[in-house]
Amino acid sequence: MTSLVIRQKAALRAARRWSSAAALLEPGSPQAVGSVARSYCARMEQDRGLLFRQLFESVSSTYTYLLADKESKEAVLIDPVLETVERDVKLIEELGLTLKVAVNTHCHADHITGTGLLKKRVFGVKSAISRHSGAAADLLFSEGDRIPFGRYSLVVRETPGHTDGCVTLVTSDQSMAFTGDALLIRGCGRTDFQQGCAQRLYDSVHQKIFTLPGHCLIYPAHDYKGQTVSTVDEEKKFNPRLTKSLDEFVDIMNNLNLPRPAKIDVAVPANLVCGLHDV
Ligand SMILES: N[C@@H](CCC(=O)N[C@@H](CSS)C(=O)NCC(=O)O)C(=O)O
Repeated sequence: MTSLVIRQKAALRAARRWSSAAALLEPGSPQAVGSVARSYCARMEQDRGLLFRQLFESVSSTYTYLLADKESKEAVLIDPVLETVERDVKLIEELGLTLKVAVNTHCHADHITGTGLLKKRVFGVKSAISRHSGAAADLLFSEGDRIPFGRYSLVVRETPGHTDGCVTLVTSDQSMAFTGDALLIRGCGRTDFQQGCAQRLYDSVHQKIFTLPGHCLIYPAHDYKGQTVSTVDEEKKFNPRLTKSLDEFVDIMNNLNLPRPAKIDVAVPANLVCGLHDV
């Protein structure tokens, strides 16, 4: 009898914890920001109504991200690649989604964006990029702007340094951050071409990404080693470049000696008219 009462009390406590966490995570709820239940809120959000897919293009090692509101079916696509547009369109159609916006986290130098072809393939889709990128698009955003899709939205944080127009897109509950080439898993974007500036990148990551909650999931635009996801806490502890002092970071970045991206001369001009170039 006593053990039954103990079990009932434990179940009641668990139910209370669950319902208060769930209440904090209501889509659009202001309390979602600062929630104590953040360590599993990304997974819970997905169970409760956020559809999320991480897609990979193997030639440029680029990740494209599809996010959608399962209820309204409105979707956004982050960093689509020209060569994988048909894959993305097929998935969007199969899932019955309405693609509202195709966003670039910056003007890419290594591949041609898929936004131009997507605008031709999917009726009504708008291209979007930072107004500091120098690129043309239907929507030009800046710090603090929101990209809504159904009950959800992505909030723009400007994170220049790899290029002037680099942004990190953060879900409104701050459980997921799409960092483009600003922060890669255990790395970061190079700073030796376009408007690259190591000091600016260091400040961007420390001020705009490392200030997010520790368990915020980091989803970069590229990975060259098969890594798929990290967290703010992990990168603050283990990123071999960004855990260093500013001077050490600048020295590392000035001595990467990476080869030029093979497609840079074609990709940058095409991406500067993102969403409009002939493909
Ligand atoms: N080999 C690739 C280009 C690889 C590269 O330079 N990646 C960029 C992001 S795409 S511009 C980068 O910043 N890398 C950082 C690093 O530390 O690797 C090609 O030819 O396209």
